[in-house]
Amino acid sequence: MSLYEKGVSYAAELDGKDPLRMVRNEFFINDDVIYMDGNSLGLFPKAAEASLLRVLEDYKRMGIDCWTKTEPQLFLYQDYLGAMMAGLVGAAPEEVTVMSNTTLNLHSMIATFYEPTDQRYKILVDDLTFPTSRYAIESQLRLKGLSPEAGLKEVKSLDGRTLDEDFLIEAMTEDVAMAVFPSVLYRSGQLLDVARLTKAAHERGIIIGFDCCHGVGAVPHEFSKWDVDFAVWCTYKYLNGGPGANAALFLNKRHFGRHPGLAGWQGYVKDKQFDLLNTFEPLRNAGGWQSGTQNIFSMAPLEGSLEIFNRLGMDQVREKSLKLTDYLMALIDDKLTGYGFSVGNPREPERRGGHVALEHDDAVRINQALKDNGVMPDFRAPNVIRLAPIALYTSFTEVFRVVETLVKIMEEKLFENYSSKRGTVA
Ligand SMILES: Cc1ncc(COP(=O)(O)O)c(C=O)c1O
Ligand SMILES: Nc1ccccc1C(=O)C[C@H](N)C(=O)O
Repeated sequence: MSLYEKGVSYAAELDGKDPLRMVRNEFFINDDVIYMDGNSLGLFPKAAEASLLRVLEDYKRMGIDCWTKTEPQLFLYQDYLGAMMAGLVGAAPEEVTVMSNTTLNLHSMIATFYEPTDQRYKILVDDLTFPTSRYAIESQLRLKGLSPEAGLKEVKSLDGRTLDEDFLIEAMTEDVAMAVFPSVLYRSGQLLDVARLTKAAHERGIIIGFDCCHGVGAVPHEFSKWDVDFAVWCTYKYLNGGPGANAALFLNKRHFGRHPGLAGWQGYVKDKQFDLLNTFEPLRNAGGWQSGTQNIFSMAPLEGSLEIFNRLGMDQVREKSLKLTDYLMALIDDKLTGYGFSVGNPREPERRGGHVALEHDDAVRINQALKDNGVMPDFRAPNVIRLAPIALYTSFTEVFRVVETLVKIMEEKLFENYSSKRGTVA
């Protein structure tokens, strides 16, 4: 009997054996929708609502005293939350801070580390990275008087899906000052060998940083062990901080003595900050890279959300995530290839992140049909439906139902009722 033929009862058996099955109850879940888009915007934990409301209540009661008389103090909240997140990314508590958004944090890192000389002035990127990195890098090059043509070095993917670490390393030539790569690619879900890339970059005198938006909360990272110079990531995807939740920054402690490239008064040594001197004295930790007053209500949900991650540990989360995506890929192989679908992400556990990249020539229309048939995926051009079963709240039964829905859409040709033009937010 094929896996698909084993049906929903087999999926229910897998759910029965799942040690994380009860964690789903800790989330706000609409039972009419199978949510497969937690890699774009995660669902909200009840504990995240509670921490947000607690902070709001504190402010309502205390006014300005909320900065210093709450527990934890809101004045230091960004670094408190950074420390809470450190275990998820294998960093020391003082190496992580929560601030602004991923794109701005990348700007801050480039402004800190990019010191072009006549010999070394290129920034190395790949052509599959989420394009905001590219926009940030190009604008930073311009600020230094370089055109993107002169300052950007791009490694092209050979298959349009994945990157070959050998080619990325080959491109680390003597004119490269800095390299920025993703840990997990947003479209194909490929997980890069961050440790290997970092070692190769350092052997060649190159500063290297990673955009880990699609990795953190799905895959364990070991920033200290791998010795990456910096990393940035958002907290609204797998970390479930809510829409627009503040992003995070990892800065290797080797660099604490450096001058922050985008300095501001919130990065000041805390007990002297209110001396309000004209000379800047940054904190010697990631918090030194803070700029202005942080968006407290946009980070408060993270406190509750991170409690869940810290209770479970990333290894357990990753183990379940791999089982969910294994099951999904096996069902696709079993039942969907005959309808023209294929799996676009790498298969090996050490080379894939938290989502499955389901490819089809009619992906836009099938994606629309899924949304109207109780499944929430997303579409990424040209032909990818991203399906992200989330370890904390997706069941194996839901994964089975997604494949069953795809079968129905193809059998009944339901996708033919839709236009092949994608929506504004795909
Ligand atoms: C890999 C990656 N980097 C950066 C971003 C953008 O982050 P932000 O909007 O926080 O700047 C996203 C998604 O929005 C992303 O997937
Ligand atoms: N911030 C958003 C706001 C609106 C819609 C999507 C996003 C995403 O984050 C997309 C995500 N970065 C992606 O991997 O495609």
